[in-house]
Amino acid sequence: MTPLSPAEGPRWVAGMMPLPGVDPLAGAGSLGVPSVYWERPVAREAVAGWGEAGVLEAHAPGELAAVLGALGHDSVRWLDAVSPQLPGPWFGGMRFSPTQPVDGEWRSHGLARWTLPEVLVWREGSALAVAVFAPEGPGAEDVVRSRLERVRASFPQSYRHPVGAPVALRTASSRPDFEALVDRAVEAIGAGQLHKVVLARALEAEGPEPFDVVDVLARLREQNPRCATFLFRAPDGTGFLGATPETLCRVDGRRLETEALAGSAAPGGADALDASDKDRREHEAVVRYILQALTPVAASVSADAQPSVLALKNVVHLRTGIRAELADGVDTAKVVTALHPTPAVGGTPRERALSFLVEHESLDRGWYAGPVGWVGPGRAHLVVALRSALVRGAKARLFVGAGIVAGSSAESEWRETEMKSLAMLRALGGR
Ligand SMILES: C=C(O[C@@H]1C=C(C(=O)O)C=C[C@H]1O)C(=O)O
Repeated sequence: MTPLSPAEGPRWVAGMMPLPGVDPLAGAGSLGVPSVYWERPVAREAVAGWGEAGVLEAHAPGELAAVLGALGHDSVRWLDAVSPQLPGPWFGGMRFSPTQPVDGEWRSHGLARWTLPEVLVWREGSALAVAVFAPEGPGAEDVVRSRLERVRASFPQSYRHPVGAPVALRTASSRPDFEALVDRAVEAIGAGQLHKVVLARALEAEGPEPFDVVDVLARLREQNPRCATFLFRAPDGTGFLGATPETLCRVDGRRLETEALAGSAAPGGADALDASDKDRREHEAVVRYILQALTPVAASVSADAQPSVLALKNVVHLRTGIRAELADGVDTAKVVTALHPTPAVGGTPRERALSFLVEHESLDRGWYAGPVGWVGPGRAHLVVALRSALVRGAKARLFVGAGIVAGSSAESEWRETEMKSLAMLRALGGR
């Protein structure tokens, strides 16, 4: 881990200015594929970052909390008044499990990887703003000023729409393996070893030519306005991207928002979902866990009295909003340590469910279902990286999962994961 502490003083210099335009993704036209991207259309938040002025990585599980904590320090000297709407400025994420062996495909994303982009463009009111970051040192201010001017002079006005007809994707995933895994979990639950476990599978997809990551992002945000669309590219160009409906934590000073999202049905199945005993149990396990996990870190916690139905394009979920006032001295790192992994992606009892996954899932989840998003001084928004894929060239590995409780059937859990994969397959251009 690169040290980053308030005692060292600012490590980067930054400037910002307004930018004509409406869409940060349009910057791909002049600056290339962004290294990070984040958009929540319903909240009118959109931000794209290019280059890496700083990188913070964890190389051992014991460093994870310290890395997250360091991102909250004020390490930037601003030449201009900093916008309160600035997202980040650190963007990245971490693995679902820091201790499981890393599959080759995931190596370049690391255990946890956070970047401070060189150029950050975000939506500010009805226009855009740009910030440039440079390491502190002789000439740094000039570098910041001249780069700001260059970005402003070349930033495209136009909104980029994905082009091209849908293509045939070749896909592969083993249904018998997944169904056998579900049966094994139902057995373990029946034997009293577990209450709930969330099982995931990978789906390999291959296109006729390399995926255009900017097009994929444009489709994801268009199809999923209620979700957070994200991209985190590793130095070798491998992109982890998706559009997730689930927030792990949004922190603003001492205010925390989180949610329980568990229990799923096909679109149109909202009433049945609301009345389904199995889904209610699955959902309540998550609510109970979050309320308990927050007790040591919060001065007060409140939750919606009843779950509501969150309708997405290809799937509907039960959702309970949860809010808390954080206790003194509690930062984003402590919140993440308390919450992740929630039983929406792990299970209950937590340790037994996680051991079940290590023993039986036969999958490196990598950053799938891990916390990803942005962190800055006193503020953060981390989502649970669901409905996502690791994309490299013409190949994509998609990840989808489903919660198993007593009464789950292998066939319907398979169908649920198929539904959950649709958004990403369409975004990849599949027909
Ligand atoms: C595990 C996933 O989704 C999670 C599992 C859900 C469920 O089992 O009902 C619902 C929402 C998510 O918390 C996924 O999308 O891969």
